[in-house]
Amino acid sequence: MEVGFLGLGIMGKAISMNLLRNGFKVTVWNRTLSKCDELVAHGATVGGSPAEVIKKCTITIGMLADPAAALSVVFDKGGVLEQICPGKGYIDMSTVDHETSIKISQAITSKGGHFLEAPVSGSKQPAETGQLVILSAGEKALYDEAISALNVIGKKAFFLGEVGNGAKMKLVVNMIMGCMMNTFSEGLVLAEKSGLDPRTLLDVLDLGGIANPMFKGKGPTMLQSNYAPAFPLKHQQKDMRLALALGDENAVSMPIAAAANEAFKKARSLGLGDNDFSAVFEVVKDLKRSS
Ligand SMILES: NC(=O)C1=CN([C@@H]2O[C@H](COP(=O)(O)OP(=O)(O)OC[C@H]3O[C@@H](n4cnc5c(N)ncnc54)[C@H](OP(=O)(O)O)[C@@H]3O)[C@@H](O)[C@H]2O)C=CC1
Ligand SMILES: O=CCCC(=O)O
Repeated sequence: MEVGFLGLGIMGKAISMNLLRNGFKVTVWNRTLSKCDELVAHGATVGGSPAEVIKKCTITIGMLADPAAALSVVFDKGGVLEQICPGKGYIDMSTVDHETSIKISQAITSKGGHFLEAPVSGSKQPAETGQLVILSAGEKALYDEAISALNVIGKKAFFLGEVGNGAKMKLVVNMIMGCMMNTFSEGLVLAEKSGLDPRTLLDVLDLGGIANPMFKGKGPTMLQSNYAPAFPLKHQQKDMRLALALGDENAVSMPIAAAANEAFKKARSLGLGDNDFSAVFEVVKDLKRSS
C-alpha cells in the first residue's frame, strides 16, 4: 500500500520510518523540506506540497505540531483540500482539540473525501517500534481500509465513534500524564530535601502499586538533568491547555491540571519548551529552592 505522510517531526519521522521498514511505499512532505532527506535515504519519495502527496496517495497521514499546524496543512495554499476527493482518505494523528478535528473533517467530507482522526498515546520509542496506542474516530470505512497500516504503527487501535472522541480521549490521557509528571517531580524533590536518596525512591516506586513506565523511564534521566526531547514540553503544555478548555466546556473543575499547566507554562517561559516534558522538574526544583 502507498501511504502519504505529512509532518516529519519526532513522531512523524519515527512512524514513517517504521512504515518503510514494514514494506509500505511512503511519500513524505514536511514544511522544512530538508527533513525529508533521511526518509528518502530509506526509500521514501517526496511530495512538493500536502496537495501533491494527496494527489499521489489513496491514504495520507498527518502528524503536525498543534491545531494551527493541522489546520494550515489542510486549508492553506497547496494544502490537503486542493486534492482531496472521493476515494481518498486523510488520517490526522496530531494531538488537537475536537473543534479543530471536526472542522477538518467537515471540510474534507464536503469534498467527498474520507476522514479519520487518530491521535496516539506513546512517544518516540513506541513510534519507532510500532507500539503506539491509536485513538481513532470518524469514518469506520477509512479505519477498515487503513487497518494494515494502523496495525504496523500501533500495538492497539481503538475506534471510538464520531469525530472528536479520539481528540477528547487523547487530551484526557495527556492531562493525567501531565499531572503525574508534576507530582512525580515534587516527590523526587521531597525525597531529596528530606534526606532520602531519590534513586532509592525510584526503586521503591517501581516495586509498588503505582509503578509505571513513565516513572521508570524518565526518573533516571531526570535525576541526571537530561531532557533530550521525546515529547517536547511545549506540546505537553498545549495538551494541558486544550484539556483545560475541554474541562471549561463541560464544567469540570480540574484544579490539579490547572496547577500542572502553570508549571509547564513557567517551564516554557524559562526557555525549556523544546526540551522533554520531564524538564518541568527544573521548575519544581526551583519552586522548592525559593520556598
Ligand atoms: N513526541 C511525542 O512523544 C508525541 C507527540 N504527539 C503529538 O504529535 C504531534 C507531533 O509531535 P512531535 O513529532 O513530537 O512534534 P515536533 O515538534 O517534533 O514536530 C512538529 C511537526 O509539525 C510541523 N509543523 C509545525 N508547525 C507547522 C505549520 N504551521 N505548518 C506545517 N507544519 C508545521 C513541523 O514542521 P517543521 O519541521 O517544518 O518545523 C514538524 O513536522 C503533536 O501534536 C504532539 O502533541 C503525540 C504523541 C506523542
Ligand atoms: O502525547 C504524547 C504522549 C507521550 C507518551 O504517551 O509517552
